[in-house]
Amino acid sequence: MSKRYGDKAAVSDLSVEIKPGRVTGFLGPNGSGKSTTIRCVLGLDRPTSGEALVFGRPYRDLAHPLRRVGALLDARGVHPGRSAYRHLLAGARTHGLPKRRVDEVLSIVGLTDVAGRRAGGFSLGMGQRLGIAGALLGDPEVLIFDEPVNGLDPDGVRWVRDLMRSLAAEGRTILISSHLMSEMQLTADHLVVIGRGRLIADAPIGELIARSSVQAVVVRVPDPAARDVLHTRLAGDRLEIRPTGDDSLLVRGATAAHVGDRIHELGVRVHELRLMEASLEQAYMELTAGSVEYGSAVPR
Ligand SMILES: Nc1ncnc2c1ncn2[C@@H]1O[C@H](COP(=O)(O)OP(=O)(O)OP(=O)(O)O)[C@@H](O)[C@H]1O
Repeated sequence: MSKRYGDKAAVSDLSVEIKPGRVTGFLGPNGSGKSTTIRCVLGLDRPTSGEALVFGRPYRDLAHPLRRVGALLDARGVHPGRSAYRHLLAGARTHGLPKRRVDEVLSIVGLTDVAGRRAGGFSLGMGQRLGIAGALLGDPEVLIFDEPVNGLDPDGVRWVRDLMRSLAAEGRTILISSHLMSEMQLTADHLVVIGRGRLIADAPIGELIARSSVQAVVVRVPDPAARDVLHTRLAGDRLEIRPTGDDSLLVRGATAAHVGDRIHELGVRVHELRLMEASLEQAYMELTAGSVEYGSAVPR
């Protein structure tokens, strides 16, 4: 799909399939088109060209949308004077869901004790939990969460992570957008990364991290002469090697197995051989380096 607002292209030729049974992270810099895409999927906006389908059809054509697709977009979209219970009950009634489902979702998100309190008096984290309860109300197969951990304390963040993972394990389709890379690394199985409205990556999280140039094999060789021998041998394999200043070599573009085999071949004494994994944050920064629209002007 593509979506334009006037002459601004918010999303351009984005083609992606979000699969069930896993948590897909939806990432991209500010203004890259994540919310626009999600709004089009939920029928809150229309693509300028192409289509956004759920279960093979536009959201608007679903017979019982809340029972098929649950979404958390903006946790502040709750009437402040209404209690959490009333808010959820209204949603349940509109969609023909039993009252007991309200109690169930309140219990899932841990708001049972405060269900009678005005939602307007809720903390950011409680509001977020209420938003998640609303998304779960219809027990849907597809769940879309925009920044679900926003405002949650570490306990809450962990709870969301466990919830997302267990929902995916039940075979549901989970799409989460977030700017918290460390959390995404722990929660998502698969990532879709966009920049300036275009697809940058659609791959398992491990693959994206492995592609990062930050990833390297570290090998510590105490004897300088042996280190030179190994350096020369690995350089012959067309690998990028950087001595680190202590006793180590940093080898890019090779697996630990490859470096280990060379060590064995040369009979070099080694004190350490390990894979230095890139973080998702490092991999993400590299991926999106050319697509940051609202970057800081101050060089870092
Ligand atoms: N209703 C609108 N009218 C005009 N332009 C819009 C509208 N909605 C979004 N845009 C523009 O489309 C682009 C994509 O915005 P969008 O909100 O989808 O990005 P996002 O990836 O969700 O950003 P963020 O991470 O900041 O939430 C932005 O340049 C934005 O200014």
